[in-house]
Amino acid sequence: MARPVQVVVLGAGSWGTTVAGLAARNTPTLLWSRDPDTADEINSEHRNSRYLGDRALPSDLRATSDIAEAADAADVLVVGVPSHAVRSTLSEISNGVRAWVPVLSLAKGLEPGTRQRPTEVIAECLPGHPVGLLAGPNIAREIVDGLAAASVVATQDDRVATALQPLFASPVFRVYRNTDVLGCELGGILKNIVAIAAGMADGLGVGDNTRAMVLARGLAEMTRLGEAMGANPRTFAGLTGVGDLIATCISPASRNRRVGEALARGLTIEQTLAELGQVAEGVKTAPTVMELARDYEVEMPIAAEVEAVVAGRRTPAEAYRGLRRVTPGDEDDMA
Ligand SMILES: NC(=O)C1=CN([C@@H]2O[C@H](COP(=O)(O)OP(=O)(O)OC[C@H]3O[C@@H](n4cnc5c(N)ncnc54)[C@H](O)[C@@H]3O)[C@@H](O)[C@H]2O)C=CC1
Ligand SMILES: O=C(CO)COP(=O)(O)O
Repeated sequence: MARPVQVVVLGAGSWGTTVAGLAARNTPTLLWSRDPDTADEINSEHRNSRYLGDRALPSDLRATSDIAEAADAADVLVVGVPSHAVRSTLSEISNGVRAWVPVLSLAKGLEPGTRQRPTEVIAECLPGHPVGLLAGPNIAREIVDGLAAASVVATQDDRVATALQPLFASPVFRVYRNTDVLGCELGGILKNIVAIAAGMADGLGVGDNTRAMVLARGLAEMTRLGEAMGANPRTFAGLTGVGDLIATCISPASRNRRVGEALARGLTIEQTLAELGQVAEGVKTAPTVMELARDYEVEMPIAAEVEAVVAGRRTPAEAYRGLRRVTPGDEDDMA
């Protein structure tokens, strides 16, 4: 009888731990944590209190702080560290992953400096491996709590996604497939910036109409940049685009949205990130996205205001006044 597929997840933050928990219900799963105490807690108490409080994890989910052991065990590798840490993490194991092992990214940010998407960084660090991503409207805590959700495995070769789908799926976690890796990845990356704008709006006490405007025009910006970079614009109407945008902009648990709210309360970006204690990818991604917007000659007024606030050049109130100065054009002008 064939041995079951061994999934290995790198990164035991809220999302890496959650995805490892999903996989562990289907197949043997090993979670790598750089913090040995977190690995011990997952093995002995079946929880990750730093990131997921008292929520129970599957008792057969195993954790290790030995990254070489994790790499060696992988039939499928899932990269769950934040975007800025993907390269350094994979550089520790570049010779330790067996050939052809598929690699899935969970990260929703761009690498500072190179402007590369996580799947591009992975392809450089682990050449020859099929690379894709798992993304969608997936607030980690809700999924650990067993609330229904859906996600997308995106790989260029649909056969790879078809093989990976059942490893993560459950009756309450629907996993779709998509071959537009660029569009799916950009959706998850770009919505974080709009979520900071949505959080600022809530912190400033704007009305629901303004909130809706930020989401709708934010989606137009995401789609414009995505299409200019070569993505299928229809992808932005799906789970990884508008789906993830809605979840992140409305959920009180979203870290990016919480960053916006804290900035609107008058905190500096340093105070905000210290208070948060977790990653909010939109903060580092905003300046990189504005570089891309300039290169591709795409207008992104909401992202521009968010970048200015995060960089300390404008207050949230000034940013919202700035948005009112943008002359409205043709609403359908996505390209
Ligand atoms: N939390 C969520 O609901 C979701 C998060 N994501 C994405 O998943 C990625 C990871 O996010 P979370 O797990 O939420 O972050 P987190 O802040 O909860 O945890 C980050 C994890 O990465 C580790 N880490 C940080 N810097 C590192 C480094 N330099 N080297 C090695 N490990 C390092 C931390 O120790 C921690 O285990 C992000 O790109 C995020 O946008 C995607 C979907 C949902
Ligand atoms: O990507 C997410 C939900 O799909 C999580 O968003 P935050 O990183 O803002 O918490």
